[in-house]
Amino acid sequence: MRNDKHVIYHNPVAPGFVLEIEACDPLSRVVTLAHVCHIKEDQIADNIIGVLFAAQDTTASVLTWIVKYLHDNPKLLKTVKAKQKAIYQSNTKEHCQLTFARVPNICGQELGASQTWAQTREMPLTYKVYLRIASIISFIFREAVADVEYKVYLIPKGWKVMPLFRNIHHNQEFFTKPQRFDPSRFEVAPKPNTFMPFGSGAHACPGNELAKLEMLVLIHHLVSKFRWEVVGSNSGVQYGPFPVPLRGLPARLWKESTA
Ligand code: HEM
Repeated sequence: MRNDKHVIYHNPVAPGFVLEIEACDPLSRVVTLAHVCHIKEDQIADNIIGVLFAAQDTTASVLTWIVKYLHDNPKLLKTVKAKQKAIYQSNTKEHCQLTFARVPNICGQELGASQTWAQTREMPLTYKVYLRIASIISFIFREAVADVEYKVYLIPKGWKVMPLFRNIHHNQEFFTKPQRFDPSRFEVAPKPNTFMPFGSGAHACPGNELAKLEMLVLIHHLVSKFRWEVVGSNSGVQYGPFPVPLRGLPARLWKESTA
């Protein structure tokens, strides 16, 4: 849709995402890009929405489930909290000693030192559990580039194939009692190709590591500094298109002492 000044773009796959870009402003980088690269405005809008949709909404949806499941499983929350608080306190202390060695009074205040790379690698948070149970991206498309025989089936060249990750992740042949929230099941690595929250092959998610890092950093700060209570928790799920708890996850947060 276009008016004098703007192109308003609705993405049919993500109806919640509406993007408005300036159409004729010579200073607008977006339009300049379009002129240089001969990309149409709707292609630019599609790319921007694609990244917002692929990167932001996916990660936010998984985080919503993490917050819900941690809240609903106090024993797990306690373990995660203890570990993360220890990391937080040791970092704050170390940061304090290194940075403010000559100003002792400043130590003890919240300095919010960041985690180290090594710490993010060893963080025990079993994000796999949430990625399996939520299966944020339920399916993808692939096209057969040649005739493929699979068991008794022939998939002719050019046909589209739609692997259903949600069904694979919730198949009791691969995950006993698939609906059960059970972090311990990942103590043993899942069979190959039974756990693909980030897809597989040449088009597997390029944001995989970034998404995990973002989630780990957020959870680290959330559990180290806050406690929270979900208001009006329910077990329903809504799809928009990614699954999130029905009617969202309203929660109250309290800042905790980090001492
Ligand atoms: C928890 C968060 C995320 C999940 C669960 C997720 C999941 C996925 C899945 C299942 C695919 C399809 C892979 C395939 O076709 O085999 C995909 C593709 C993609 N993801 Fe992610 N993703 C997440 C976060 C991100 C982030 C943070 C970014 C970018 C910063 C990103 C960028 C992309 C892009 C560009 C593609 C398309 C790749 C292609 O078609 O070649 N994703 N993602």
